[in-house]
Amino acid sequence: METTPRPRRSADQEEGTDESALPELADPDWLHHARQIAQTSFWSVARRLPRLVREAIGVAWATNRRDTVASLGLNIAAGVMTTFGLLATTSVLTELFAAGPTPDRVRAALPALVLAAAAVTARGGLKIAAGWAQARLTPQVNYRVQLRMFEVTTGVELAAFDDAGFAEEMDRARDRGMQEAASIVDHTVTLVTGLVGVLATAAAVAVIQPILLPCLLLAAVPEAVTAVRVARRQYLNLLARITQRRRMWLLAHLMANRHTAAEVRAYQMREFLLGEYRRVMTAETRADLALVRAQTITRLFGTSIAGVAGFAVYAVLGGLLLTGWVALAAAATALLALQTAHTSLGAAVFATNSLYEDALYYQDYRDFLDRAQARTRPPGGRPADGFDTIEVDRVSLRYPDTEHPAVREVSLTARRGQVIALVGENGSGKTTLAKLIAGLYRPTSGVIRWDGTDLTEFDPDSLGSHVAVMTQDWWKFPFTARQNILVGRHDRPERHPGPSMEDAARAAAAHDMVLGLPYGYDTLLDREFKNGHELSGGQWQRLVAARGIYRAARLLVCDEPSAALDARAEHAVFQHLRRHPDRLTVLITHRLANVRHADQIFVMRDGRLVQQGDHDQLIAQDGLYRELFELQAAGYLAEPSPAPLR
Ligand SMILES: Nc1ncnc2c1ncn2[C@@H]1O[C@H](COP(=O)(O)OP(=O)(O)OP(=O)(O)O)[C@@H](O)[C@H]1O
Repeated sequence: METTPRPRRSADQEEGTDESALPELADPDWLHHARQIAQTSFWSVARRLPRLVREAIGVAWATNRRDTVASLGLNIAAGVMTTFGLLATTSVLTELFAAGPTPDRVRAALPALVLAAAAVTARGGLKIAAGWAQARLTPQVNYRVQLRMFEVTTGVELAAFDDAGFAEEMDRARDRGMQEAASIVDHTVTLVTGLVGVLATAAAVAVIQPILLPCLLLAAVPEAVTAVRVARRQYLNLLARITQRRRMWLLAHLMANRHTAAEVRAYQMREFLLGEYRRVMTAETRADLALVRAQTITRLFGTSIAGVAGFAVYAVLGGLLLTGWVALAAAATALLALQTAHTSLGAAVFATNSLYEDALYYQDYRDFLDRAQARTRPPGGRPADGFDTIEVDRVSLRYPDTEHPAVREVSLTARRGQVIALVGENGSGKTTLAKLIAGLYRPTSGVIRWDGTDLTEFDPDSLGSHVAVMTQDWWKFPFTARQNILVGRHDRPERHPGPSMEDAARAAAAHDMVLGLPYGYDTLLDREFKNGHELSGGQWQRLVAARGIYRAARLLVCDEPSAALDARAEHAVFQHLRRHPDRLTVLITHRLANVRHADQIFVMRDGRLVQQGDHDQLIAQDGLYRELFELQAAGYLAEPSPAPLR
């Protein structure tokens, strides 16, 4: 954390007010639409329902038509059974309430009773089958949506990741949008189920006695409104406190984490972190208690209104009974219907709220896919078949949202069989130029050609298969040591030229190191996993070098391949990186002793190529290369360092 704690705290702060010693948190991506949702009324949400439902059914349909039809169709069939069940129940009650001896009345009610029981059983069976189909949809939708997401993110051009907007959209789609596809399908089915339940009940009531229909509405509407209010209140409360909660999670993560444990102790941060946690926790606990109280009051209020509405319905029913408008059996069925309608309406209201929220986030996912598609180079073009000469012709590259180009008007030529070196101070554009040469970025202006053909004319996959890049900022892949090397070319055919996995490891001084691990090449290199093992920075770099060597590509880009290596490992790696007739090696390093034998050295400053030649030629000139070389060489001499030339 960059911010230092304030030296003194007021009593208020200790008590837990909103003021904080840590900087304010930005809204997280997954909360992106929260304020919009909070400001949208239930009725405007309801108006957008048809479009949302169409969208969700489209997703389900594209995933599995049979399960989509089953989950909706079986629910509708269950609704029909609800209507039958209520009608049969009325017949049963009509017979039971009729005049005459009890055994006769029971006998007369039996057929309707059997029908009612059959309808209830069928309804139960249909509901279970519909639930099964609905539950089947969730994992299938997740599978489809997630796979699509990662097909897109792994295919998108590298430059897209430098665009802050793109990266933010990707995080939002991955962390929230992608998860919502299954939710919108699930909530839509729940919504349809709820509405079918309400309609089925209303249909039965209309057949029994249409005048009871307004009673049904009268009883259900206050409950529905209260349900919406309770849900909204809960949501707004959560929203108001989300920043505090996130701060708590962040602090909790800092205090119970393997990666931060050493620094927390070394800087004695314990009291500072605990103090912050206590302060936030106090405020959070108070807010929780206030919420519980407010929720109870809302529920009390809601239940009272619902109770009054229920009482009104009973009064109306009583009146209708007394005046002879409604028979006793019909009134009794209406009470049953009220119960069913209440449950269905509650489910429908809840699903509507959730569907709206989920759909907004799901739209993020859809937007991201469109945007990513536009930044994916389609397959096709000329197959690349290696090169004899690579020509960089007045090439520039400016990263998005930056003022100056990282590489400016650079021209150079390199040949197969050579080792060329890019040198220069930090930020001079070496890595950017190497990535351009490797085809990972497309120049903003200028052209790069392989044997006269513009790189953009080649099929991207085919071009990539001739390139290996040992990046400066390599990732610790949580695989075994073996996999960490083999992913260099995971699909390498039998006849592909190149060293075996073990030979590649030997060339990178990694073989003996790996054999010393608890499970040798099968050691998992991530402590997050059981039996996982941690490597040192230099040990990792040996594996990274082995991976690049195993890839055996025509163009090998090595960006600081030895920064973390000890002298022996560095020597081994550079032995391998010497000239090879089938390969062009592009070497970037600040240890200039390692570039002395390069065929050509290109010196960069502020994105421009300022010198080029071999070591002897460059040392003979009074330029940047000689200055940097002599500064470094002085470090190995017993004499004090000479003053810089500039
Ligand atoms: N992804 C990026 N987005 C925006 N700017 C970038 C990006 N990568 C590099 N830059 C900028 O481009 C310039 C050149 O960076 P580059 O990494 O090519 O330099 P370098 O010579 O390899 O540096 P070093 O010796 O420190 O590795 C720097 O000013 C850097 O801040």
